[in-house]
Amino acid sequence: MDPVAGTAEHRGPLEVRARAPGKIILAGEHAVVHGSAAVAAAIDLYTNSSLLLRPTGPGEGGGAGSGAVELDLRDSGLTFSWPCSRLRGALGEEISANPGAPAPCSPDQLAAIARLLQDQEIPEAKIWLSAGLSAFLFLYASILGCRPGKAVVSSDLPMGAGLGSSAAFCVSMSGALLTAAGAVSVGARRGAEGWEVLEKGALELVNQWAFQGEKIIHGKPSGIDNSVSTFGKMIKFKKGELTNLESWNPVKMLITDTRVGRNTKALVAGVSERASRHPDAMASVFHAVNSISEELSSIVELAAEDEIAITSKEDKLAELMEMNQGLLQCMGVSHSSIETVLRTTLKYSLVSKLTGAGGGGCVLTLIPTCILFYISPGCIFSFMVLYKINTIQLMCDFC
Ligand SMILES: Nc1ncnc2c1ncn2[C@@H]1O[C@H](COP(=O)(O)OP(=O)(O)O)[C@@H](O)[C@H]1O
Ligand SMILES: C[C@@](O)(CCOP(=O)(O)O)CC(=O)O
Ligand SMILES: [Mg+2]
Repeated sequence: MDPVAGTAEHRGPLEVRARAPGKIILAGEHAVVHGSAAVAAAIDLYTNSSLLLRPTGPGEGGGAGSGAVELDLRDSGLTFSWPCSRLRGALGEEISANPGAPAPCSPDQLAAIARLLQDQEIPEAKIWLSAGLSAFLFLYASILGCRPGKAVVSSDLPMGAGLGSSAAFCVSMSGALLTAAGAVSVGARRGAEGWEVLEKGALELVNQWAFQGEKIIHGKPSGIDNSVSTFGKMIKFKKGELTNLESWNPVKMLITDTRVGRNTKALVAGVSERASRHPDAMASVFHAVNSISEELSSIVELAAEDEIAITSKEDKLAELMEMNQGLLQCMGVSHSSIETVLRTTLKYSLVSKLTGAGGGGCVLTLIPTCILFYISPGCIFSFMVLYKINTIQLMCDFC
């Protein structure tokens, strides 16, 4: 079966599933928003978006004006539904489907989307989902228009913890929507477990749409999260430019989730405000982070062949991570829960730094290869070996 050929013309039900990975940032978060280099790697935790499109043909009961756009957020246990006629009324003038031309969400479009969210009962305790819902409605209407369909989302990633759940959500959803719209086709490359991998041009389009979604959630994203979620691997990212990094030796990272919730948009805005209050000092901080990311990216690529070389490489990585953490403290994005993890791991001579936006969320600890490491089942730590290649992947079924 060619899973994509004919999707635009297809008149029966169509199901597309896409999954996109989260990420860790080894160096350069926040500074990357201000033009410094950063280093990130995709991890083996995914967000899955599945999309079921109802028939659109005349006589099949699913014209563009009837039915609804539904969203089922499995992890939150919440479902949302917008009648297509309501979407058309609210967005018809504002958004028309143009999957091949990614464009930002305008203030008028965002206001129309906010009115659509008012129709829904979002529990106060989960109000932070509004940003994700807005990104969903924008991507759906911009890529597929106001036609009926049902999206189901589930994720391995904790939300708002620094592992890029917002980007994985936007990437997997853009991939599913673009495939359903017939705007991208999967390549000949087969990924793991039967998943199909998109061609380079298709990945570029997914990435551009996901970036537009990330803007709704992050405010001012650098683009590193959606890029690493789309293209996978380990990357250096600077001012929108992406360089693949080849890691010859496995780099082992422990990820500790402090379980302190926070919001990337607010933290990114806080750093920008500090930068406008102290432009010279913060420019020096961003410059220092840039040097750290550049050095870290070249060390990652060194092929260490014996134990001495591996230890020396790991010592340098640890020192750079420690320096980066100090500069993140200067930016005002550390947190007492993060400091507790730093102190705790330091007792075992292990170096840690926050990853992602900080303010809580996850902390990375470099685990030297000489250390035997055991994590008991059910504990709050995850352990990653960074040499897996995870990218957005797709599956399509014609029912
Ligand atoms: N699976 C999901 N379903 C709905 N919204 C999501 C999902 N994953 C992420 N989001 C949105 O992204 C926000 C978290 O993004 P952010 O603050 O950038 O943290 P991070 O990207 O580190 O997880 C959530 O509050 C929500 O609005
Ligand atoms: C702080 C930042 O550098 C990374 C944010 O990552 P996350 O949303 O916390 O997973 C922001 C960005 O680059 O867009
Ligand atoms: Mg995010």
